[in-house]
This record gives sequence, structure tokens and C-alpha cells, in this order.
Amino acid sequence: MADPKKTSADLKARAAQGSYRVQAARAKGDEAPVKAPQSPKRGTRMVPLPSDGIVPERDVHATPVLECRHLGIDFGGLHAVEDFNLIVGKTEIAGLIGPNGAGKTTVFNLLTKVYQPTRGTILLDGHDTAGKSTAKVSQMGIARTFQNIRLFSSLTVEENVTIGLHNAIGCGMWSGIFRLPRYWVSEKEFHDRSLELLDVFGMAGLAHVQAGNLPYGAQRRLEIVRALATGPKLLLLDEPAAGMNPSETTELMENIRKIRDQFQIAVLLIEHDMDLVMGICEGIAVLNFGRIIAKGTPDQIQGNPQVVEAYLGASAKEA
Ligand SMILES: Nc1ncnc2c1ncn2[C@@H]1O[C@H](COP(=O)(O)OP(=O)(O)OP(=O)(O)O)[C@@H](O)[C@H]1O
Repeated sequence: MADPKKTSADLKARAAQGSYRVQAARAKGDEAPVKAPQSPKRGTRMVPLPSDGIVPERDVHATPVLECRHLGIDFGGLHAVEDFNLIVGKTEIAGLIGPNGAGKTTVFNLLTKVYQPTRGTILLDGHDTAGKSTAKVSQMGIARTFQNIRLFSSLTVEENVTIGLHNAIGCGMWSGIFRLPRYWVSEKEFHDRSLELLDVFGMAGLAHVQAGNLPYGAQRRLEIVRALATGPKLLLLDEPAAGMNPSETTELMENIRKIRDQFQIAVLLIEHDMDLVMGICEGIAVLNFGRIIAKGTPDQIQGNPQVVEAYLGASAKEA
């Protein structure tokens, strides 16, 4: 869980200054302040869709990878998520932010069918996921990582990735039980593919290391590789920078962009680290008390008084 005071202070400072880049330039002692870009990836323009949403211009003619319409879930009398509408473009890096308890993880649990929604619709790449199981939506193209690392710590790095591949492809029960030729071909394919995926993050050399023995940052990277092994169209990252030091966070930001560029998939991330969110997200949605209170580009979100108020309100209550 993030420090709400730090997050609020970050957001307030940025809202006041209008640009985190100006702040960074001043901190480095640069003479001329750097002008904030319209969106984090230079040249990316967010375009409104006829429905309620914005997507990167490059995705405007593609089916959105995710479309949530009037999504909601109740826990007893608590409307944990209410009237949640969100569109994520085919190759967009999108952010879902909000104070602690706002409903962010609940949204991920709805998207992955850990919870079935009380109301509303979720379209994944244009297909309705109503009534589908977690396993089914995984096959349909959603993968996620969790706030707390959930690796098989006694298995090797490679075995952790292979499990993701098995989930996606499988080699058939009888081939596996009777070790038919198809099984061995699959195992060889899985081995090669695991190393290929690990290599994206410079981890192929760690394939035989026990996952539990990896340093923290590497365990977080491995979780992402394992999620990628399932062949997703949409990767959900729940607080990927939690517990990371600044250099690990910078590396993570590069890796997230690399994933989008190399695999041509979309990423939706929950994160309290505003440097990461404002640095890589193209579209951002802000949740408070289960409802979206703002949507837009990083510049629009940083300058939104309702957003600053939501974070300051949370911070003030904790103080
Ligand atoms: N299974 C559940 N049963 C009852 N209430 C729940 C359940 N899951 C979540 N909630 C409630 O829903 C609300 C939203 O919780 P959620 O974990 O989604 O918030 P969050 O924005 O992810 O918070 P954080 O940033 O602290 O992780 C909270 O009030 C929480 O207590």
C-alpha cells in the first residue's frame, strides 16, 4: 500500500507547477524549464471516440482491447464500484489511480472475474465476458500481476514461466500422461519460448535459479514475464512499482514501454507512484469511492482540482 501523504504531496506539487518535468529540470539546476509534453510518449495524441472515451490516435481504428460500460459491484450495502465506464485502446498504456480503498483492485477483480459484476458489461477485444470464468477470460486475453508477489517460490524461474505457457497453450492431457511425442515437442517449444520471454527482460541467464532466491525487483519482473507467457492482449499490473527503489522503477517504466512496443498489447496499471503514472500512461482514470471522478491525459489529470482534492482529502483524514 502506498503512502497517501507522499502521493497527495506529489500530485499537489505537480498540479501547482503544472509539470513534473519543470520540477525535475529545476532540481537538476537547468536554466530553461522543460515544457511538459501533451502526453508521455512524444507524438502520441489522445483522440476522443464517439462513445465515452479517449484512445491513442494510432489505436483509433482498432477495436478497443477493453470497454467497460456501467460496471458496478456491491458488497452488502457498499457500492464498491459504481457506473464504471472505461475504454482502453489496443496498444495503450493506461493508468487507474485513486486514494486507498477507492476500488481499483476491485475493478481488476471484476475484469478477471474473481468477482462477477452486479451490473454492467465488460467487452474484451469486442467480446462480452458476461458469465465467463477466470480461466476463460485468461484464454480470451487478460493477464494480471498482483500487489503482493505470487510466484511459485520453490520452482525455478523457467518453471514459473512455463506454467504460464501451459495455461495458454496446453499439450493435451493424454499427451502429458503418456509422454507422447507431442508432449516432448511441446516441452522443447515451452523451453525455447520461456527463454525467449525471459530474454526480453535480460533474465534468460537466471532460468535455473529458484524464484524465491531472486532479488525483489527480479521477482517482480518474473511475475510480468509469467503473465506475458499466457499471451495476453491486455496486461493488468497492480502496483508494479511497490517496494521498488527509484532506479528499479525507472527500469520498470522502460520495460512496460518495451512490452507494449514489442508485443503490441495494451497495459492497464494501478499505481500510487505518480512519477511512473505521469511518465508512461497515455490515458488515466481516477477513482474515488468506487466512481470515476476524472479521465484524461496526464496533463489533464494533474491539473484537475477534483483529483487533487480526492488525494488531499484522503491525506488529511490520515493525518
Ligand atoms: N470481498 C470484499 N468484501 C467486502 N468488501 C470489499 C471486498 N473487496 C473489496 N471490498 C471493499 O471495497 C472497497 C474498495 O477496495 P479496493 O481494495 O478495491 O480498493 P483499492 O482502491 O484497490 O485500495 P488500495 O489502493 O488500498 O489497494 C473497500 O472499501 C474494500 O473494503
